[in-house]
Amino acid sequence: MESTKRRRARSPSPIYKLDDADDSYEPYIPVAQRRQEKLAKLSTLGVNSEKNSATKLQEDLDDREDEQREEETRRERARKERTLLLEAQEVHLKKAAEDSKKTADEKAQEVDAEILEALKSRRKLASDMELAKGIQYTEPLQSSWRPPWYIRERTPYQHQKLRDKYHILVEGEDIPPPIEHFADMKIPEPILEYLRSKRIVSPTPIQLQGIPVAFSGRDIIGIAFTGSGKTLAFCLPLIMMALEEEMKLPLVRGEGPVGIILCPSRELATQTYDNVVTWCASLAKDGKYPQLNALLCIGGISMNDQSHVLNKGLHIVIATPGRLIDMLEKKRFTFNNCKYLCMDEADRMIDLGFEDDVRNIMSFFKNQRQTLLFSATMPEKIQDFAQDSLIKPVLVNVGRAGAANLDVLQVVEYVKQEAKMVYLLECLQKTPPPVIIFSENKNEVDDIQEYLLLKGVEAVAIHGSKTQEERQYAIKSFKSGAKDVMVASGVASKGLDFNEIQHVIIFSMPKEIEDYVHQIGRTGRSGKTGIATTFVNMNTPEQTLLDLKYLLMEAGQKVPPFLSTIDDPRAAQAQRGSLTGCPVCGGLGHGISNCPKLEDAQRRQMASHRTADEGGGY
Ligand SMILES: Nc1ncnc2c1ncn2[C@@H]1O[C@H](COP(=O)(O)OP(=O)(O)OP(=O)(O)O)[C@@H](O)[C@H]1O
Repeated sequence: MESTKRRRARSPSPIYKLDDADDSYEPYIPVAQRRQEKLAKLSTLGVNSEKNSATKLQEDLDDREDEQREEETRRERARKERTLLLEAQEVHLKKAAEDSKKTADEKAQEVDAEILEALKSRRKLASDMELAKGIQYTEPLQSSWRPPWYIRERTPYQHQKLRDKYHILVEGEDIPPPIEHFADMKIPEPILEYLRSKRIVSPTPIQLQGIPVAFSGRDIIGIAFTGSGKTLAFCLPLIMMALEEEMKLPLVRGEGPVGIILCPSRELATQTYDNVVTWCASLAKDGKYPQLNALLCIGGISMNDQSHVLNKGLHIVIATPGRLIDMLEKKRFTFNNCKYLCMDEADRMIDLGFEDDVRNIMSFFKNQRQTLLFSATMPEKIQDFAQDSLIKPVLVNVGRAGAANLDVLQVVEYVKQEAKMVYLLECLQKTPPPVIIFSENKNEVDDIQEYLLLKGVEAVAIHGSKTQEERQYAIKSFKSGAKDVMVASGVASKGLDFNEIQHVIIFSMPKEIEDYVHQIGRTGRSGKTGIATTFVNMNTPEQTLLDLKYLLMEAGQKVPPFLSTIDDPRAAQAQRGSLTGCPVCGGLGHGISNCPKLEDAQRRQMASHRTADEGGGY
């Protein structure tokens, strides 16, 4: 009798094919099929359906043997499946164990890196025309300026030693040397004389490295504390460039500007314009150098008042984006010969919805330009974006971008919402005037001013809903000392340089820590010290409080107990000393995944999409 095994091996199977490489393979034939085959065989041999008992017994044994084999095969398969399942479970458990070994920080860092990667898809900061035509400049703009020979002869080590002395960090190729004295920068004597008269005798760290970089024609990202003299660092190179042009071939009506300075607010543009006009006037004072003409181009003022400037060759324009675009579109002047573009508070300019305006402005340039970006706060995301958009840029960084000015004594106090107004009066006694009070809310700014006026305090108020005249009046009377206190919204927080502010009171803590850094930076300027008192309470978001806590720690300031005791997911990272600022806002108390600024930006973006979808927007 043939064994079942051999019978099976010979049986042709319609389903399985023997694999040549595996002789031991036995195709499986179901019992029912085999029984059918056996019956068919018997019938061909003439055996009728009435089988004899011996044959039947043998068949039963065969069937039982088959069933047993089938059962074994089933068990084997189940065993294999179980093994695979166990293996999968093991892999899963191993991964979970590895994950659990990762600290919360490491997991958060992974999430942050993913979000940052997604954000990197931003378009370059170049004009649409340049992007469309694929124009890509590869070499910096040529400049005729050279450092004096005795500085050029110094070794890279000597340059670095000087940078280290002033805590200047630099990045980039062929970085021009730092220069410790204004006189060695080849600045015309009348300007130096004027600076000396204002007690500006030696350059601050950002000037010491930033001016040589800018004089060399290089694109620059300049980051330094509030009140550290960035304005001079980016205005002087433009004045020198304009002077060179004018001395080569004087500009006539309809020609120019040589360069522009863009500012995020009208007040800041006005202040920068005033500085430029003063420096240009000092240059031309004794007739040795020509007069350079500057134009203030901001909303809310009549440009006709400056028609005398437009009727001459125009050297320098200081502008806010909206009015500048308007003037360019009306062809009141062109950028045909413009080769210098500076953005003050650049991170804010790129960040706060000005990005498209900036691109638009860039599209008016006809030739290569030198681009300069300056700010006290410049989160990593903006730095990366800017680095990609400039030509061989040099990054000059004095202190961590977004760090508070160390000359400001920061006091943070817990004040209940309803007690703020009364406590404000008490707070005003801390120092003599002038004092600035910041609030995030325009109505609150008005309320505070009204309250102070009732209490006999000479206060002015400034916010975005005031008319241009009201804004100018507030700034002028506060600057001149006629008013002791200025109550302001964010408008006045960036870049404005008032004389020796004694005390900044932050009545409502801004959500974004960068705004706080700019606000407290209105005091403690140009080497003087000042106080900043900030009111916080249960309405202040926890992330903001954590940002504040780390900013205080970084600046070596006292951290009040209510800040120390907040639940802090970044405590371990901070203890290891590996805490880095959020790439979006620079805050040290949170990562990108819970960044309030990113949340706000996304909310704004969604709102604008909604408006566009609904056919609105204008
Ligand atoms: N080298 C210097 N020595 C002394 N004072 C200086 C020097 N350079 C500038 N200053 C003065 O320091 C003050 C602050 O300068 P500036 O407004 O340029 O600061 P900033 O860095 O732009 O600040 P912010 O980030 O707040 O805009 C000004 O009053 C300016 O005249």
